[in-house]
Amino acid sequence: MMPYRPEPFTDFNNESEENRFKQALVQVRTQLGRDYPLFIGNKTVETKRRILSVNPSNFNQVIGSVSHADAVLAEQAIQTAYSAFATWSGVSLESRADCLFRAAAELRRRKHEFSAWLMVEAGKVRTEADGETAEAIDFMEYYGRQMLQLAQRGERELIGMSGERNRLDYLGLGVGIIIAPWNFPLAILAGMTTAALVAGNTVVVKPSSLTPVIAIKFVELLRHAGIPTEAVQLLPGSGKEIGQYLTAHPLTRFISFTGSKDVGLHLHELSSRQVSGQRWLKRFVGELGGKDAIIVDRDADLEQAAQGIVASAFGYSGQKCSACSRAIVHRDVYDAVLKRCSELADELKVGDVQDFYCGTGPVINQSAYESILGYIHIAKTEGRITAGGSAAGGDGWFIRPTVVADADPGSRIMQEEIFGPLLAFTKADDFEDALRIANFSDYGLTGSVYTHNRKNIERARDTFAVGNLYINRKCTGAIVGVHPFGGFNLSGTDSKAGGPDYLQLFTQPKLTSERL
Ligand SMILES: NC(=O)c1ccc[n+]([C@@H]2O[C@H](COP(=O)([O-])OP(=O)(O)OC[C@H]3O[C@@H](n4cnc5c(N)ncnc54)[C@H](O)[C@@H]3O)[C@@H](O)[C@H]2O)c1
Ligand SMILES: N[C@@H](CCC=O)C(=O)O
Repeated sequence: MMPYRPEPFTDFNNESEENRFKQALVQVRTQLGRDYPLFIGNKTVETKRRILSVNPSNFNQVIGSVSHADAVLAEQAIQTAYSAFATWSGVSLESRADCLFRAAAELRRRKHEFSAWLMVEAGKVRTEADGETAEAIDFMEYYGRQMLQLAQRGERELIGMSGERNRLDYLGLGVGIIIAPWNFPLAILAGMTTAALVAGNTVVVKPSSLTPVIAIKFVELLRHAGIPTEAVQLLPGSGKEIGQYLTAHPLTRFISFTGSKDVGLHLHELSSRQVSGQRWLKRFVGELGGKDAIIVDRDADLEQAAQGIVASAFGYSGQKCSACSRAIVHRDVYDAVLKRCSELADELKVGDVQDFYCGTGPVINQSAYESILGYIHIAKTEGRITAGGSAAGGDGWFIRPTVVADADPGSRIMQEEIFGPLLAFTKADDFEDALRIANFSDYGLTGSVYTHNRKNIERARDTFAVGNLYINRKCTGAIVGVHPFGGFNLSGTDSKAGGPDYLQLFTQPKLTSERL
């Protein structure tokens, strides 16, 4: 087998690639507004209650109408997954890994189609959508290989003892509940789901109600790739209603959650309570929010730093857990970096992502739009707006990339996760002061440092409290297998998705010692 290599991004300067992408987008447009069922075992279920998925670039356009699960269907799904565990966990891990490789190959063939769905349902510009589709392929190629390696490791790493044969097998746990966010509705959902499956677990997947169509497309693809229908159930529905029901269920063995801090903390607590009929400690793997900072030192390459800050702050309109929302700049270069970032933010064209020249798209829905505009209002009292500062008009949830100068490190815009295109600047007296401000946060997901000072790089490596630290580059865009991803503190359990230790979270190692 070829060693794992990350999927290359599409070169849209290549005319035939560009044309293939356009055809896929036209094709996807012809499918908008359809009805979709949910999946429980080999049944597809249509419900009266519907989730309407709407295009954030055009709130008059329905992407799909999706069946809405309730507690009765959630019970059926978990019972189905529980019954299927014995069979699926007994399938050889080579065959399970093969299912992931087949799914990756199919996704590679259909990558433009999936990216087009991401554009219309999640509001991603083409390059962001293409990057996400590549990441979903990567997760499957990587976890498939990781599972094969984990199996070998069980025997290789034990100390030999004469007269005995010892082996360690990494076994699946049981039924996993996969609760996914809307902002990487393909890659994160694919990564969490396939990691659990390849490790021998069966799953109930609850996608975000804002992006259910892409989840349906992905689960269909998994099933075509050979994952048995009973091993993966898909239950779109309310988080409060069915997400909680599934988390609290006695047959649930683990919860793999990616989403906000508040919901994550709640599910963490719920999963730690034993309920009647429960015979194990539930595992909770939770990747939560961020309030990520970029530090610019006095001797940094200022143009490189400004480009990195703006890309990290406004890529996907700041709707990444890794997005830079705090720029902490040495006082000697503060004015220059602030000015350049404000210019770059103003240059970004905001609009419908189906216009390939648009720099950034909408925010996800009305509630996010109102919340972010509320923060912009607060920003006007907590700092000084130097770019953006308002909605951008149109029939989508468009907000202008907004830069706020002179924010206090303890202010709301410097402490709370806004999850939108709002970047706050604060001045640091020196590098130590910058690190102190950066660490003054409940979160600890990503961070960057722009500096040419070796001592300061080492100091940041020792003391910047983040799971993913980047030097002289942006703080978004982790690549599977290259930059294992996960945060410290209230950013989560630091599970390091796309890293060599991730699959162990979904297995239990069993030692067998045989006297010869
Ligand atoms: N650390 C990471 O790797 C990472 C990656 C992506 C997103 N995020 C974070 O996710 C958040 C954005 O995503 P979101 O808005 O979908 O988050 P969210 O917490 O609102 O929702 C996440 C999922 O949980 C479900 N849910 C909501 N309330 C629930 C409840 N009471 N019980 C059970 N399930 C419930 C939702 O339906 C959704 O499927 C941001 O905070 C972002 O930083 C983190
Ligand atoms: N892994 C992604 C962020 C995922 C969260 O939203 C990145 O590295 O930018």
